[in-house]
Formats: sequence, C-alpha cells, structure tokens
Amino acid sequence: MIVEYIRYRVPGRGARLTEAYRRAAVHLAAAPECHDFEMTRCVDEPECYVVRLTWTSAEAHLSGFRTGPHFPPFLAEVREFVGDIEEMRHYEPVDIGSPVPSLYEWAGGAEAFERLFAAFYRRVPGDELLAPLFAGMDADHARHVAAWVGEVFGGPPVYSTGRGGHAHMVSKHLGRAITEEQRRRWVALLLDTADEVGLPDDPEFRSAFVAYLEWGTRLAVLFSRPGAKPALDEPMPAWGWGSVRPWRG
Ligand code: HEM
Repeated sequence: MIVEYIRYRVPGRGARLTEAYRRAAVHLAAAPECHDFEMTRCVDEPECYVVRLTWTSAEAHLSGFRTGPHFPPFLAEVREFVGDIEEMRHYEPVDIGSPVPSLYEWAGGAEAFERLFAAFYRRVPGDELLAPLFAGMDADHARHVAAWVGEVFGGPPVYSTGRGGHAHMVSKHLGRAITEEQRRRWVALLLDTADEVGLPDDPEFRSAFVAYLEWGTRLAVLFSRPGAKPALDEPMPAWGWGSVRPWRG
C-alpha cells in the first residue's frame, strides 16, 4: 500500500472543489488500483484541503490507474484545480508498532486456532452434509487451515512461506462444487465449535471473525464451481478489526 497526499489551497472555491471531487470519486471507486480515499478540510485555514488516497502500490497508481480507463474521466472533473495543488506526493507506511492487538493475538495466537480447527474437523465426519466433501482430507488439514486463518488474522506468515499461500489454498477448493447449504453448515459448525473451545466471544472479535467467514466461504464456493478459473496470483488476505476496536471495558 502507498498513500498519496494532494494538498490544495483554493481561496473562495472550496465548494467547487468539493463538488468536483464528489463527481470524481465515482471514478476512483471504480478503479481497482485505488484502495480508499478521503477529503479533509483544514479547520485553521479553511481554504486548504487535503485529499488522501491509498493505492495498492505506486506502480499500480502510475502505470495502472494513470494509463487505465478511469483516469481520463477523473481528471476531467478535477482538472480545473491542478494549478491549486501545493503538494502531490506518495508516502510509504512506516512501522511504529501498534498498541491495538491483531485478531490473531486477541484470539490467543496459534494455539487458539489449532484448538479451534482440530475440534471442528473432529466434528466434520459426523455431519451428513460436510462429511462427503472431506472424506479424503489430509491428516494435517486442521493444522493447515489453522495456519491459514492465523496468518490472515495477523499471525506469522506460516502458510504463505510453508504451504504455498493463496494459490495452494485456492487449488484445494477447485472442482469441489461446494453448495450453499454446505457453506452455511461449515460456518454454523465452526461458530458452534468456536463457542465450545472458548474462542473470545466479545462482539468486536466475533463480528470480525464472522465477516471473514462469510467472505472466505463465499469465495470458496465460487472457486469450487465446475470450470471456475480463479486468479492464483492474489496475495494472502489480511483481515483486521473493521469498523470496531477491541473492547477493553
Ligand atoms: C473462510 C473459509 C475457508 C477457509 C479459510 C478455508 C481454508 C482452506 C485451506 C487453507 C485449505 C487447504 C489446506 C491445505 O493446505 O492442505 C482448504 C481445503 C479445503 N477446503 Fe476450505 N476453506 C474455507 C471454506 C471452505 C468451505 C465452506 C468448504 C466446504 C463446505 C471447504 C472445503 C474444503 C475442502 C474439501 C478442502 C480440501 C481438504 C483436503 O482434502 O485436504 N472450505 N480450505
């Protein structure tokens, strides 16, 4: 990820700039290279505005977005303000640590995910909907899925360095034709197991956990469709707290 800051000074034209960006935002939102963006207005000097954009990389911004179909209509909306730009530069994130624990830490680290998936896959053979899908599962399957989820939730890169990362996970679902009924059962059984093994049950952790399960299982269904050709070169996903912070009350 790379952050771009564009600083404008627009005496008497703030409303026009805001309107222009409201229209331009449609083209930013449509561009896959743009992760998110926001506009802020200076409280001390109201004629100053900062637009902050997060790009997947500087190259994706300069070689992807700038040469792609979304740039011309975006530029058409904001061109009038190009001469008002005081700074337009890329910044890279600097690691200063974080007092907010990752989902991995909050859950209890590797041991918690291993306990969860070991208990889950002990229950799977007794489930009439799931058992046939997992009849030939690898003896270490639970450990591998625990490593995957642990890494996605901010743990060490065990799955990507030792088990083939995203491409390997996707390949394991290919052609399995997972049904919606099986997907729902997988989620329901995993949530029951989470309670059984004592995974944190605070609303904040569980909302992030369930969000990931919904996303991940729906992708698993898509990957598993007969004839599906999912992209294999995607990076490992990284899941965070979303809109809520860990509750410490
Ligand atoms: C968030 C959702 C999911 C995650 C994170 C996930 C993760 C994984 C991973 C990492 C593997 C490969 C393990 C290895 O390296 O050997 C795998 C394999 C597999 N997954 Fe999933 N999966 C998800 C959802 C599902 C669902 C909903 C189903 C079916 C209901 C499913 C069925 C399977 C099967 C059948 C395999 C192959 C097992 C074997 O024979 O070794 N997965 N999954």
